[in-house]
Amino acid sequence: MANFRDVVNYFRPYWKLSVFSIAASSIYEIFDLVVPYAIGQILNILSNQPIDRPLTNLIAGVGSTINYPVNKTLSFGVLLGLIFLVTVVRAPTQPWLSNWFHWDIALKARRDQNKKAIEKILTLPLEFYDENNPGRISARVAKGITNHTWTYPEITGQLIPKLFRVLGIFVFICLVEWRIAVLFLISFVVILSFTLKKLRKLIWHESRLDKYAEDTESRTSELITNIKTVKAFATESKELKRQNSRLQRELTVVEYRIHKGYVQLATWQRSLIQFCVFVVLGLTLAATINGRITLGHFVMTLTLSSMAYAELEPISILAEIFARRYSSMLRFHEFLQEPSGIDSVGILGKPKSGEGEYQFTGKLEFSHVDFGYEPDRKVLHDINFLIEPYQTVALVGRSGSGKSTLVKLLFRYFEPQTGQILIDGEDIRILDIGAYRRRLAIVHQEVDVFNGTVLDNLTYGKTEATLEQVDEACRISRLDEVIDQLSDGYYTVVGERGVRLSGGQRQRLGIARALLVKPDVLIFDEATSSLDYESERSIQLAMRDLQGTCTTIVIAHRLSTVREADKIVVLEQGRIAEIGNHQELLRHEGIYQRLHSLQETGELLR
Ligand SMILES: Nc1ncnc2c1ncn2[C@@H]1O[C@H](COP(=O)(O)OP(=O)(O)OP(=O)(O)O)[C@@H](O)[C@H]1O
Repeated sequence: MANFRDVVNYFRPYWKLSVFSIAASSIYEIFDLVVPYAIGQILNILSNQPIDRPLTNLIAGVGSTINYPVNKTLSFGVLLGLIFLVTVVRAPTQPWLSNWFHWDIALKARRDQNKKAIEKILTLPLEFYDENNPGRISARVAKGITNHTWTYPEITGQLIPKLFRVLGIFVFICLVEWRIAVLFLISFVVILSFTLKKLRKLIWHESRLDKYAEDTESRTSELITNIKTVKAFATESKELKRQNSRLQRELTVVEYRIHKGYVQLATWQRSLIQFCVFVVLGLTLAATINGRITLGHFVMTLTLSSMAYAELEPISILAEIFARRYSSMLRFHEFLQEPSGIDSVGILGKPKSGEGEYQFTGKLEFSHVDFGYEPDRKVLHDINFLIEPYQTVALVGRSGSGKSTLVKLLFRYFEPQTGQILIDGEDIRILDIGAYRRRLAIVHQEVDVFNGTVLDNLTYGKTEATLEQVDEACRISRLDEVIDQLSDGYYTVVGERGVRLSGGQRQRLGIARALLVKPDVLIFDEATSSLDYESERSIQLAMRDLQGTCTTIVIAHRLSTVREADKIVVLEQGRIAEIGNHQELLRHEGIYQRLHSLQETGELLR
């Protein structure tokens, strides 16, 4: 669980600068108090009353330094000089010594934390993305970082210095009449703690609101992603109604719990403040009439205490703003505290050219592998099979039999609960994960296309590829025919802001992209499913070309794709049911033979 300490630690790398800028801002706030104090003393001189001893000493010191007699003129001169110093002279330095640094720290921390968030996004385990959609994640990160960025200058540049100002006022009043000072302090603490108590409850409602808002944003983002399904099923009005009721729920919390709470708080606060100002006025007047304080001190005390009470409102507004943002800040830290995937160690390391990179023959062995996404529900049971270097092995079986899970284990997205996976005789768990994964390549059924040119997408895994290598990969994957038809060839922009590629075209792009990295193990996960028969046939021919250059694993429902494989592994409910080549399995007259005859008669496997 994230807490206040995490919010403070967000700015920790800049703590020295932070202490300096808070101190500078606080000193400037205290400088402001010199003005009413000096005016009070001027009033005393004008009404022939004594001035304070420290000031008398200061005036005498100045007189002897400049060799000038101590009189009213010198006293006015010193007091005006003081006022000039703390107002006119300080004015040009204040924005730099305080404001600049607050924003400097906030913006640098924003950069650092954005980097941390991106690192987290890159290293979170895949199951996190199964449970949280992109809208929810990006809203949480963006809101959390924005709120930290705005809050920092407000707290360090305003709230804390204002509290110091109040402390300074207390000291000044204490020097004049301690009884008034004590009353002032008690009333101040009472109002402030009352405010904080109320705010605590409001923070709870704010966090509820944040969760509701996340749900709404997450659904909106899903609607954008799945808009085709929404339109096809004509569920627009149903979706609108559902979102409307979510928005109504948010409004109820924000209006009747949060906003009303803040208005009630302001009502109480204002009444208490006015009452306290009135009491201080009465007490100060009584002290002046009784001759305990001078006229100058009367004016100064009233001015200072009004200044302090006037600060209560901005202080509580700042505290209120902080409260409104606090829960989203905590939710950002909770996101950062999500455990990274087992694969996170070393994954962000920069690939060094050649050094530390692997080269495998591609011999793979699954040895007694058991695995379940949940501890008590196994989806793979005692998987044992060997793939010799450069062999083509097909994984077939009904939907949900565990084919993709096997591949996820091979990529180390997850780890087997028992057993091991070996490559060239070495347990893949002891290998450097980044270097290991760079020797594998996979073509998924849904190929991701990044916003950029075709060439950017092709060379995603190997940016240094030569044009000849790119040409070769496109020729094998039959992407060259597609590129010939594009207006700017390799330089055509595709993806979000460019040309849309069809499913089959994307698959060819995915195949070319995988071929370019010249992997030791190449995996096709339903990679030809979007292709027409002719294209599929040409890819099969391409696969045949690849035979003998790398180990290939093919997951396919269409058995026509796998009949040429050296070995076919048939999975049934997470267990290996049969292993053999096409002819052997047909002769065996088991599951494969049954699936085969279903497809021969035109029925699909699923
Ligand atoms: N992230 C996950 N969390 C929990 N269970 C999962 C997850 N992914 C898959 N499963 C379960 O694991 C089992 C095997 O799924 P897997 O995706 O490996 O099957 P498959 O043979 O590749 O299926 P298909 O041919 O439909 O792609 C299924 O019962 C599925 O519900």
